[in-house]
Amino acid sequence: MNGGLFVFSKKYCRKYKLRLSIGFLLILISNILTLFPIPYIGKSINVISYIFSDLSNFISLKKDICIYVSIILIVPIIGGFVKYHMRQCIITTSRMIEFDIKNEIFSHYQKLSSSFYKKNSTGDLMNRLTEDVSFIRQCIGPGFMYFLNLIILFFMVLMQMLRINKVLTFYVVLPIPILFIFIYYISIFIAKKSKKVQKFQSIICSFIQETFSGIYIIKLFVSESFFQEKHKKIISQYKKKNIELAKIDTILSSLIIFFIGICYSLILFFGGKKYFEGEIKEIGNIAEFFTYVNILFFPFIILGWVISISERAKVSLIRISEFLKIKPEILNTNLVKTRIFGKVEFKNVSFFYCPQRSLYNRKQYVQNYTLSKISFTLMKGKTLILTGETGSGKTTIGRLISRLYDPKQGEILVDNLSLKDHNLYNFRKNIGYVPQESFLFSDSIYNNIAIGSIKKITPCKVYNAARIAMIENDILNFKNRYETIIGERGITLSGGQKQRICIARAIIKNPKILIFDDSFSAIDQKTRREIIRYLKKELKYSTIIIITHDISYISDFDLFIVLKNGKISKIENHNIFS
Ligand SMILES: Nc1ncnc2c1ncn2[C@@H]1O[C@H](COP(=O)(O)OP(=O)(O)OP(=O)(O)O)[C@@H](O)[C@H]1O
Repeated sequence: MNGGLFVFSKKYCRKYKLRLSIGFLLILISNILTLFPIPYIGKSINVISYIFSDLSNFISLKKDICIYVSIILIVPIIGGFVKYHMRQCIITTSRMIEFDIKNEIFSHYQKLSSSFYKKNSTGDLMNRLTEDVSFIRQCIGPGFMYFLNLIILFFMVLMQMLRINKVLTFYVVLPIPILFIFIYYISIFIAKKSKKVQKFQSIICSFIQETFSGIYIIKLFVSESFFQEKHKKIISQYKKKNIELAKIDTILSSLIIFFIGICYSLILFFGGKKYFEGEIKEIGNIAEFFTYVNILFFPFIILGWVISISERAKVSLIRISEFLKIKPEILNTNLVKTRIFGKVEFKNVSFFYCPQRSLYNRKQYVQNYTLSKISFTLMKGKTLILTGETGSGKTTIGRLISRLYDPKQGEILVDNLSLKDHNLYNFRKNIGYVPQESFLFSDSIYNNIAIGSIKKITPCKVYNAARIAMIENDILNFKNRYETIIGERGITLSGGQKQRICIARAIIKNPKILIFDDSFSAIDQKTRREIIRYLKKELKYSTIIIITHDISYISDFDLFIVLKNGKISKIENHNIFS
């Protein structure tokens, strides 16, 4: 068992200390019950040997043999019952700890910034949350239980063996330190191999997730065989790494069996010698020795698994900690919630995404500014049209206003207060964002519209938002109306329907700042005009930012900005102070 894992699991174990303490007490009781009948096996053999040597003793020894046999039969039944509860207690607790760890990681993932998700694949995130947590659970649950069981059992067995014959005990336990040295070196190999296997699991997860998200493209471009080949290649590498790991696991188990075999031979040789020399008086003692080593057989075999799982858990812990250590880039520094009115001001704002490797020198990183010295003021309740050629930085401005990223230079002010000084969660609650790519969850239409505020929002508000976004008629035409499930195993919506549900989702909160990032591209011209007209009427106090390539459907706006290569190439103010 490793120290890092112990430190990591301490806070979780503390929460379930009562359950774990009961579990450990049950380990102790179950081991006492396991060892209790063994002296009676020895005694029974001795009695049988007396009977064979002198049949006249049969009647007097019959009672003894009945008592011994009853103990040998009944105590293991009670022991089995205790073992069942011991496993229940510890393994169920490990499931509870797994639940807590998963929740903590999930909550941490949600706090991390957008750049984190650009750097790490979804498959890798999933793998760390599922497989890696599962290895940690197996280690701190069954792994620790078997390990502790072996230690307690070993010392109890040692005491019993010493009671019978000290010299024979010394010979029998002699191979065990050598076995531990072997185990130590093999576990180093297991750790190395485990790391490779777990890395491959993440790669496979990412590959599968990406492949099936893009299944339409694969089908349209008839690329099935290409992806099949790619899958085969990754899987065969994974198989190779797994077989290498399995080989080491097998070597470890075989080694343990071999050492137990040596223990048997030592009992036979030295025990037999001592019996014939008269040092060990009764043959039953030799039988007892065999039974003790036999009892250690299964825990020692399991030790191989414990070491393997502990090494895997060590790797998993490193992988999980790597992510848990990452601090969110966007921090909430203000706990006070202020009322948002919606005035947005950019003061010399410059921004770049993560620095990229230079094309000429791979070791060098270059910072290409996505936005450079952007300045404008958009008064509360006014409308901004943001246009410009592809890649000019329009979406980036939307992301900066929503505080998905912070500017590298300059400042963004909302209601004359730096955006960084606003309460992050309160501010985001006042933002309605319709992204370029409509993203809907595999849930009902109702929940997709009311997302994030399901408890606070009344059905009336959901229906009203759907009406303003002009999706109401489409929804009412579905068989299950607002309860229609979207996506997996549910209905698949058209691009325009998805965009309008996303619009309904953004306006339901009655946000003070509304950002539409190319959100009308799949909607016909007439409907676009209607939605904008409704929006202006229903959300007349909200600041609206429309990012678009096509301005033909918007006639009424206050500020017009054209971007080119991350700079403002044209800006027009229409009655901004009115
Ligand atoms: N997450 C990101 N990481 C790194 N670079 C990015 C990221 N998002 C956008 N970029 C880069 O920033 C630049 C501006 O992108 P942005 O999406 O803001 O442009 P846009 O004007 O909205 O484009 P379009 O009209 O095509 O939507 C582009 O060169 C793009 O490659």
